[in-house]
Amino acid sequence: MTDIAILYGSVYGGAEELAETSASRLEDAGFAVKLFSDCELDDVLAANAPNWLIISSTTGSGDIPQNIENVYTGLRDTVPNLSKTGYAVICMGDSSYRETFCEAGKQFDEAMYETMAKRLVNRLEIDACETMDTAAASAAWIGQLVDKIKQ
Ligand SMILES: Cc1cc2nc3c(=O)[nH]c(=O)nc-3n(C[C@H](O)[C@H](O)[C@H](O)COP(=O)(O)O)c2cc1C
Repeated sequence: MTDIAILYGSVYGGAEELAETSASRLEDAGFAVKLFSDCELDDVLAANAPNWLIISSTTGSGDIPQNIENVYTGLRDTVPNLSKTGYAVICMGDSSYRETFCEAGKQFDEAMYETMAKRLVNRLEIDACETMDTAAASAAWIGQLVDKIKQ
């Protein structure tokens, strides 16, 4: 039984590292966690996790990283009914990209919202221009997520 599916999209490893750090924190809080990347939407659905945490960087000009692209495309193409699923999104980006800042995470947030999944906490946007310490930048937010899932 998986409590939280963590899906990550990463090009240079930053989002992957944050996914692993977040997994440890969530496990410490008592949750069973499973990490997903380089997979299909069906692989995530098969885990039947009641909560999804999506952590994605943005690449190209507002593009989704390749290792999470199939999940994103699956969501957009099939729009599964996830009304019993809670979700939260961490976007990693760089504000010097201005109009495509954190676009991949924003697109995921929108795609999940369209599946009728319940947003557990508002999207967190981490700007590489401001900090490289993503664990510190997300610590309070992860705390809110833990509280919300435990409610
Ligand atoms: C080639 C390239 C393109 C990028 N494009 C964007 C972008 O369009 N929007 C954005 O917010 N950040 C963009 N970024 C910044 C990354 O999303 C950011 O540095 C992130 O922390 C990288 O995470 P990763 O190590 O998991 O790939 C880009 C970075 C690179 C190297």
